[in-house]
Amino acid sequence: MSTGVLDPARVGQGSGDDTGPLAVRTDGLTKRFRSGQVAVDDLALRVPRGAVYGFLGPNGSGKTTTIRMLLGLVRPTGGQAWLLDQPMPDAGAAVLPRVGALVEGPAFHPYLSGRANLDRLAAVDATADPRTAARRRDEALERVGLGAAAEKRFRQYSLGMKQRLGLAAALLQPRELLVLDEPTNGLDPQGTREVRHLVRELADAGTTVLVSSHLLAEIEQVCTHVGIMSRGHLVLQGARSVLAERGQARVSVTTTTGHVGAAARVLRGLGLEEPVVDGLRLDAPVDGLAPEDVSAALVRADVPVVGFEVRRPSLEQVFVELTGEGFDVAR
Ligand SMILES: Nc1ncnc2c1ncn2[C@@H]1O[C@H](COP(=O)(O)OP(=O)(O)OP(=O)(O)O)[C@@H](O)[C@H]1O
Repeated sequence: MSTGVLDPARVGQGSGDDTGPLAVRTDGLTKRFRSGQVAVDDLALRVPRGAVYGFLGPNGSGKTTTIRMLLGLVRPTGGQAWLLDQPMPDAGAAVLPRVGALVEGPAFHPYLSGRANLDRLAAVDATADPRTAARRRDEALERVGLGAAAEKRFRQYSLGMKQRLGLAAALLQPRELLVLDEPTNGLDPQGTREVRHLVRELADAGTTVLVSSHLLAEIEQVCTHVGIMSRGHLVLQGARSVLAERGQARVSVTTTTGHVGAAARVLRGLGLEEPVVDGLRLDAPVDGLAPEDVSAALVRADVPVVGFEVRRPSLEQVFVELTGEGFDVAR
């Protein structure tokens, strides 16, 4: 069915760099709220089929608004979104049954048990016979670790248990795409590990997963791709390795008295940024050079090297640098 340039699943962002089919694509997706606030600005998401896409960003950076637009829960004020090649929200009725979603929990009934709540949701979907639906419901409850608490009333569930029930609801049917907004919210470390495990399992079975989080460390290990939001903008997107590549390594050289000037000349001669000098130690970004080329150049210039260290920023440091956020929320 690909006719070339207009196939939204295949066209890259003008550069032709997206080759495979996409599960989620947006072009220029924008949401300006009535208050005038632009929560999402000109977003070009590219979620390849089969990916686990970590949608990362601090609180208030626009992840939930984006996800709500993807699912047709909020109308964009600009741009376009496609889910599984179908335009949203126009094709919602056809495509949403193929998409499982966890967005601020579906409306659960407080006086019904977890199991009875899932029955209500399955009845709305009504795509499976009752026996299959009951089996899927119990499997979903087991998968999220609620098997033992299935008969407990929803109002007695802890926040983590509520979140797990939301996940179970997203798993009631086999899905091609799962969109999970902060699925680890309210979960303890063990619950967070279980969610990661579940995401990995679903991905192994071929489901594309888009999972948002404000904590890189929570989902970084399971992602094949990342998209990083900051103040409504997508500041970085691509295979997970782009994050590591973005962090610039620095080299730190310690020499002996009388050789600091010569060491600095060698580093400058290699085209490195002006080194920061602290006593006998010089520090500079390695800028694409192999660290061994730096040490070899120092040796060739007869600079005595008593310390040589290459430091790469952690992914967390890169993330914080990209989003420019500390602990505070964006707005
Ligand atoms: N209905 C609304 N009306 C006005 N502003 C809104 C509305 N919903 C969200 N916003 C604002 O849009 C911005 C983005 O919010 P959003 O919930 O999309 O961020 P987020 O990245 O999902 O954050 P969090 O992790 O805290 O949920 C925030 O500044 C928020 O206050």
